Amino acid sequence: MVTIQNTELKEGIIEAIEKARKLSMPVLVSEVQRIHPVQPLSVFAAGRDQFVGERFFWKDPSDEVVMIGIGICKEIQSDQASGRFFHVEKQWQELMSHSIMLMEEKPTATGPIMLGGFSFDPLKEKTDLWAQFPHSLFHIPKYLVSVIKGEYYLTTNLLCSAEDDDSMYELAEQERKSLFNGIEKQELPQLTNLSQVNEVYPENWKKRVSEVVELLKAGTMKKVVLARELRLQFEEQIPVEPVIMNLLEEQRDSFIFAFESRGDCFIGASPERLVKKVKNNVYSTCLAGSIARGKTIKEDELLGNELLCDEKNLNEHQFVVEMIKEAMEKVCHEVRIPSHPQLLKNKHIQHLYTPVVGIADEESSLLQLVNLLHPTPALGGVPRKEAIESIRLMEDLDRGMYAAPIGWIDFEGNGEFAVAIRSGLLQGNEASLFAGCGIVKDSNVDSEYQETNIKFRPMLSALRGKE
Ligand SMILES: C=C(O[C@H]1C=CC=C(C(=O)O)[C@@H]1O)C(=O)O
Ligand SMILES: [Mg+2]
Repeated sequence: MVTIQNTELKEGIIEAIEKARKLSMPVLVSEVQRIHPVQPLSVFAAGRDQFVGERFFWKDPSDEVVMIGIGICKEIQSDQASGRFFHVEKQWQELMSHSIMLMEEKPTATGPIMLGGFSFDPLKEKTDLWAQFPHSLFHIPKYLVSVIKGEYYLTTNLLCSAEDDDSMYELAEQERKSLFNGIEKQELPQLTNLSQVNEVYPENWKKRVSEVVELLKAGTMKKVVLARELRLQFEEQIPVEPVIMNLLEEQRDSFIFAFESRGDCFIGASPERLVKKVKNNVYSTCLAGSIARGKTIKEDELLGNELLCDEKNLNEHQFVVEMIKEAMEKVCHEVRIPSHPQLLKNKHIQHLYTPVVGIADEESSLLQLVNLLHPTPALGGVPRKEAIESIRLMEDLDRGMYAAPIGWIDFEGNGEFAVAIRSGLLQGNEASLFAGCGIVKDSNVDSEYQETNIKFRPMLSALRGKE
C-alpha cells in the first residue's frame, strides 16, 4: 500500500503564498517523501481518469531512473525557433530561483523536475500531425513518482500565487489520496486491434534517397539522414499503458518514454542517449551504422562482425564520432572516446556504438550541451546546416519530436536527454511511426529502405502489428 505521510506541505504552501505576494509572481513549492514500492506502470495507469493527456513516463536503459509524472503543475512551452534551448533554460532557472523545497534528502530525479523535449527542426513548417506539441514543451508534473536505484519517492509540486489560500493543501491531499487509492488493483486496459498499416509515400522516399546519394557523390555534403512514416489504423482508441508495457518487456536496453500532450501521446524505445549530466560528468553516445539481428547465435555474430568491418557503416558512424567530439570539447576540459566502435544489440537491430565521457567546465549547462549536440549526424547530417536544410526541403515528413531531444532536468541542472527515435505518435484510433537512416555516398536505396523497415519493428511489435 502506498502511504502518504503528513508532512510540512501545509506550512510550505502558506510560506509560498506569502512569498508569491511579496514577489508578485507565482512560487513553486515542492515536497518529496519516500514511499513504499509501487509498480511504475500502475502509477501511470492510476492517472488515467483524472489526468489523461498530462502524463509522462521515463525509464533509462540501466533502470537507474524511472519517473512517472502525473498532472501538470506548470508548463514551459514555446514555438520560438531562435535560442529555444536558452529560452527554456531561462524560464526554468527563474522558476527554480524562488521555489521552496521540502525534502530531507536530495536524490537526483526527485523534487522539482521538468520533463519534456524539443522538436527536431523549429524552422520546419508544422503540420496538423504535431498540432498538440509546441516546438519546445516541458511539464513540471503535479505528482512525480521516482524510482531511483530501487528507492521510491513521491514528489508533490504546487504553484502558489498571491490569490491562493491554504485550502490548496486539502485539495492536493484529496487528489493524491484518490490517485494512490487502490493503485495495486489497477487493471491495465487491453490493446486494441490493428486494422491497417500504410506506408507513407515509400516510392517518393526511395527517390529522395537516390537524389541525396547523387548530391553526396557530387561532394556538396557528406551525410544526410532521411526519415519516413508508417500510418496505422486501429479498431478503437489506442490505450498508452499496454504499449508502454510491451516496450518495457521487449526493449530492455532502451530509454522508454511516453509524453502525453492534449490528447496525443509521443512514445518510443530509443537506444540512443544524446547527453546525460551528473554534476560535471557528461555522457553522450555515438550510435550510427546498423544491421539486422541473426536468427541464431552464429548468424547474429556473423552479422555483428560484418557490421564492425563494413566500410560504409564505419564511415556513417565516424561522422557522428567526429561531430560529438568537437561539440563536447567546446564545453568540457576532458573528453574520452574509444578509438573503435563496439556493437550495441537491441531486440530487432544491432548498431555501431561509441560511448563518450567528458568532464564539463564549471559554467556549462545540460541545455547548452543539448544545443551543441542536437542534431548529431546520426539524425541530421554533415555539414550540419546544409543537411538540416536538405531534410527540411526534401522530406515529406513533419518529424515533430521524432529524432529530437526528449528527457528531464532537475533543480540542480542534472538530467538526461535521449534522442527520440524508434518512436511513434498515438492519436486516438491512429498512430504514426517514424524511422530514418544515415545516407552516405555509398548508400544503396533498397538496403536503406530495408533498414527503415527494421527500425519500425520495435514500435510495430509493441503495438502488436506484424514485426
Ligand atoms: C534515424 C534513426 O536511427 C539512427 C540511429 C542509429 C542508426 C542509424 C543508422 O544506421 O542509419 C541512424 O543514424 C532511426 O532509428 O530512425
Ligand atoms: Mg544506417
